[in-house]
Amino acid sequence: METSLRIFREAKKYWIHLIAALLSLIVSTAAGFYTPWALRELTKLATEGTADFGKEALRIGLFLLFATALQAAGSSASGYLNHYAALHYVADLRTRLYGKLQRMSLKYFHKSRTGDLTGRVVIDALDAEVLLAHVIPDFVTNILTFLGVGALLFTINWRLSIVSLITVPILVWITIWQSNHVSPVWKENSRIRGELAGTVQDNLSGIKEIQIFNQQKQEELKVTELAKKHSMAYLRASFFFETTYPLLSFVTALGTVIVIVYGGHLISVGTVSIADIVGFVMYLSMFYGPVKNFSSLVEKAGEAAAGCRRVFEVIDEVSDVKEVEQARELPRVKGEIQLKNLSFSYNEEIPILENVDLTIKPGQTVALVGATGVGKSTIANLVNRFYDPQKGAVLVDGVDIRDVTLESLRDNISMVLQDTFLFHGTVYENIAYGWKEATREQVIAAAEAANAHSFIKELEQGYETEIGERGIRLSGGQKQRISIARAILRNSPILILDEATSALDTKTEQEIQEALDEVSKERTTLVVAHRLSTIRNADQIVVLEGTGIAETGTHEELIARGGLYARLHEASKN
Ligand SMILES: Nc1ncnc2c1ncn2[C@@H]1O[C@H](COP(=O)(O)OP(=O)(O)OP(=O)(O)O)[C@@H](O)[C@H]1O
Repeated sequence: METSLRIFREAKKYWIHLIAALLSLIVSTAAGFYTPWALRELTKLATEGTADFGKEALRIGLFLLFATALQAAGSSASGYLNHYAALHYVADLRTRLYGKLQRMSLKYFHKSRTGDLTGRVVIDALDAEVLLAHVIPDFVTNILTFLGVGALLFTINWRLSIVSLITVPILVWITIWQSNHVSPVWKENSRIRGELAGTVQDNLSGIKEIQIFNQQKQEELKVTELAKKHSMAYLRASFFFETTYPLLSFVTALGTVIVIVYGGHLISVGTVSIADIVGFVMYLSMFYGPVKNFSSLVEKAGEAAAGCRRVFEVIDEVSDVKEVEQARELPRVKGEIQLKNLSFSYNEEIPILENVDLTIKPGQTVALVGATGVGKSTIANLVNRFYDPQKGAVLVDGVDIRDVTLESLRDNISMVLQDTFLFHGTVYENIAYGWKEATREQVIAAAEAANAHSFIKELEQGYETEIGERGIRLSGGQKQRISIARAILRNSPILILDEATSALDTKTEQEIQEALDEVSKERTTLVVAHRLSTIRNADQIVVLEGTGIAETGTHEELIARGGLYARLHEASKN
């Protein structure tokens, strides 16, 4: 109920369609009430006799024709209008959900499964259509029928009406029992469906690893287990439906039996006419319909609401990296970066950085070095505000980055990651990804600076060559060069290179290093480095150890000091 109300509130843009659909539904349902009435009238004429039976029958027939046409027109109008509202709302919901996902912090994606999230956008969001275009209109029709036909039954014969109500409490009880049991089962069913989607998506992304390590059988077993689990959950939900629906039909039939027996008695004592009994029995099946349908509707509503709740769960999630209310725009910065008494951990147990202080002057190139897992990439991620520190702050040009909009902060930063992701599209589109308005000359110049132009030219269709979902047709080094070109083109005052040249051979690395050195001159550059050879010329080398900074200085200064850097440097020679 709560979910349906929320959907209804959120679908405000389509209220006109929904109200028009409701009116059409009322007309259509009311028009449907006429058929038993017509038969009752006809029986009355036949049993009581009339001077002009043919003429009367024609009048009833024409009326029935009109009512049936109205019923058909109303039903088709309401169906179309409800679907119009529902499908537009689903499109809005998917956009909102996707937009929300885009704003979530990396932490959220680390704890969620991509396949599960994809399932929520693609499959679960569609459940809003089921609720708006099917479940809610069906509820309305049933309530209208129950009340309208109930009133007609009382008009025909109040004694028979009271008798026919005997079975209603039993029907209601069965329905409530069923809905109480079925809702949690549908919830579980949706959860397992998400798990199945997540596993399949994960496996398809890692298909290469599965084949390398010959894990096909094990993975197939996992999927088989989940597929079975999903079928079982579905079966449990169906069980309630399959057992209760025939029971409901039986109790309904029981009501008709009682009316026929009691109605027969009333005819024999002359208190009711044959026409009334005919009309009454016909209306009675219409009257029990909504009570019987109620349980399957509750089931459908439960299933659809569970899907919608999974969508709302994400929409209502509060991102742990969020903008403050009055976030200001960060203009193009000079590029000073400060870490002020900064402490950070991914989880409470293991501190990664503690009370770190570091100042990077505009235009400087600063390299972060240290053992694997010490927190080099973490610093880069904190500057880009993928995470927020638990203590202290990151300042850019003296401004706490939590006080500015994420968009304006990231407009000032370009990042080249070790694990390059290229989007489905052409080489050109991938380079121009961060600056769509760039001219062709600018794109080519960036590619040249990244030492990518020469290999792009050799591709079958040059810059127009399509690259697969993950740039499958390019080598690691080629992908890396495209991502460097992309960052160069962005021309932002801060450049973060997170092991950007790691996928390249020594010769290409040298060539790109020269290009990067050139680009770095005009901007603040933060380099996360593994290979010490690439950062020799950095203005400042920051050596991390444990949860903090062990030493800082230029290459020469640190070698002269004979500390950790000097030892790492010595080790790298061997
Ligand atoms: N999303 C995460 N959740 C939990 N722990 C994480 C997460 N990302 C990194 N870590 C942990 O934080 C620590 C620092 O990781 P980080 O990637 O910053 O190290 P690094 O110095 O860049 O290492 P490398 O040189 O191997 O890339 C590591 O111990 C890592 O296991």
